[in-house]
Amino acid sequence: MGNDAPLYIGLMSGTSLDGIDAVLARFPADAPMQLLGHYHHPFPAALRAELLALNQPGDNEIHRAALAANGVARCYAELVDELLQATGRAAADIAALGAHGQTVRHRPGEFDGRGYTTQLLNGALLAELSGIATICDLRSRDVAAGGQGAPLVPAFHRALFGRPGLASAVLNIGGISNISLLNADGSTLGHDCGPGNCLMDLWIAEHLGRPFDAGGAWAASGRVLPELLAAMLAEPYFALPPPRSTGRDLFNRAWLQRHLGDGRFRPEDVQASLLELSARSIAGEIPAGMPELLVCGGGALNARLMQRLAELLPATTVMASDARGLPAMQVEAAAFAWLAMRFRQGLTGNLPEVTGAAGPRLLGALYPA
Ligand SMILES: Nc1ncnc2c1ncn2[C@@H]1O[C@H](COP(=O)(O)OP(=O)(O)OP(=O)(O)O)[C@@H](O)[C@H]1O
Ligand SMILES: CC(=O)N[C@H]1[C@@H]2OC[C@@H](O2)[C@@H](O)[C@@H]1O[C@H](C)C(=O)O
Repeated sequence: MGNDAPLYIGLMSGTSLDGIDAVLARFPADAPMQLLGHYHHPFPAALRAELLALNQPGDNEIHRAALAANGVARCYAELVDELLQATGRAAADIAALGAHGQTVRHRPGEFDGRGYTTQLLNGALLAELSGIATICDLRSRDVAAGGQGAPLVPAFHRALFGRPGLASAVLNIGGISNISLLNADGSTLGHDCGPGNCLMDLWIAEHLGRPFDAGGAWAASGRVLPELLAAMLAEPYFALPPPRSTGRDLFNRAWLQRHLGDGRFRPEDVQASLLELSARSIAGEIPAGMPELLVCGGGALNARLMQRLAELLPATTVMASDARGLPAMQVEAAAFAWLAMRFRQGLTGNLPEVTGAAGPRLLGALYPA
């Protein structure tokens, strides 16, 4: 059933900067989503370093950002090519692709009251290289309507995981963590909780030269530092009412340094404290009595973090989204395939009650094939 529904590609490279995920999917009107392929590629080291650098103010930014956006488009196009080859499809078979780009600044509502959010990607170049209609810049319209432009996945989580009359929560733990609350009455809420993996990633890279703390094993070898944890949890962002969203603009090395001061801590104890910060800033956002928490994003593979979430939420069943048929590392890319489908069908993509936008909006800008 639904095998003649149009095919969409979703492309996501998130704030952890671990690389790009691509999925091929279709969304039949009368059947569940079908996932037909998934590919992941890390960014080339030089491009990754430049994208990371562009998260902070620096020299000659316009020129550097334009070239980085070209680089992101080339990487996306290569991944699309591999995905098509692996699944035996041609560009002409694909209705559209939804491409997120790389967030380097996220300042909605600031400065002039509207602010901006910037995802680097040369959409025109991606359309040119892939030969596929490219829908990108998926956050700006929501920001223009007074919203946060993020998180966008709650609408997709509702469509995918929502069950009539049953409440559940869906948690993405990427660089940043964000929660979707699928309420029993059919309403959907959501916001960014705070740092997911981004602080743990930078700390272990600095001390052990590894890109991430596999399974949270290094964190598990340390002891939580109560004063450091309390100071970090006092961050005003955690007390803001929704709508709220954040990014590396706030949770970065400088933020961590402000809390570390000149304290001489064992690095593994800092890592344990950062993991606890992620766990508590998430657990505090789950309403009492929530029966189920489905976890996606790379944090679902952090066994120590998953264990702490389960301990902090004893009344809630905490499990990776794989248990509901969608592998944790594919959910976000699938969301951007879904957003491309929504755009193509002339349907709105945002939830104003999540982002704070003035109303539902068609999200994205189209570069035709
Ligand atoms: N085996 C593992 N153990 C622990 N952590 C892991 C593991 N595998 C991946 N991760 C973490 O997951 C991160 C990648 O997650 P993901 O791809 O969901 O993030 P993202 O999409 O880039 O971020 P965001 O959702 O904020 O945009 C890695 O940087 C790492 O911290
Ligand atoms: C501005 C931006 O890129 N935000 C990301 C980031 O990564 C996680 C969290 O912060 C979330 O708000 C969002 O991504 C997901 C896909 C979203 O929009 O729902």
